[in-house]
Amino acid sequence: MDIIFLREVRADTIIGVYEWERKNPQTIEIDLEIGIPSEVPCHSDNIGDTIHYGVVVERLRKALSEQHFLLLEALAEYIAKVIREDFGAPWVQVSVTKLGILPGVRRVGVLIERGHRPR
Ligand SMILES: Nc1nc2c(c(=O)[nH]1)N=C([C@H](O)[C@@H](O)CO)CN2
Repeated sequence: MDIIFLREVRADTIIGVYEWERKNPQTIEIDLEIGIPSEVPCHSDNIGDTIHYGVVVERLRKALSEQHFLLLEALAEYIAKVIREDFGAPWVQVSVTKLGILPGVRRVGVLIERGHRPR
């Protein structure tokens, strides 16, 4: 299976279990690996045959400005659902990272995989 990847996509969203985290959006980083449904775009050279990664970023930034979660796990699950259901990806890996939220820890986050990854 061919994969589109996006690294260190920054997005602003309200996320966290503590009251102080629920007052203002924080910037998170998202890494994505998105399975492409077919090899057609490699031969057709046509953007209409693949998943437009710019559209993915726009869609996620808009959604995360409107949808708020307590846990990174729930946020990652939501992103995976959008990528699979709205963009038709058979498989996705989603990593969501908070930056500098814990003293002495640069990055904390969650990594999930959803769907089937054909060989
Ligand atoms: N497994 C998780 N642990 C924690 C989360 C989370 O989303 N998943 N979140 C928090 C707080 O919101 C944290 O960001 C502030 O310290 C704590 N643990």
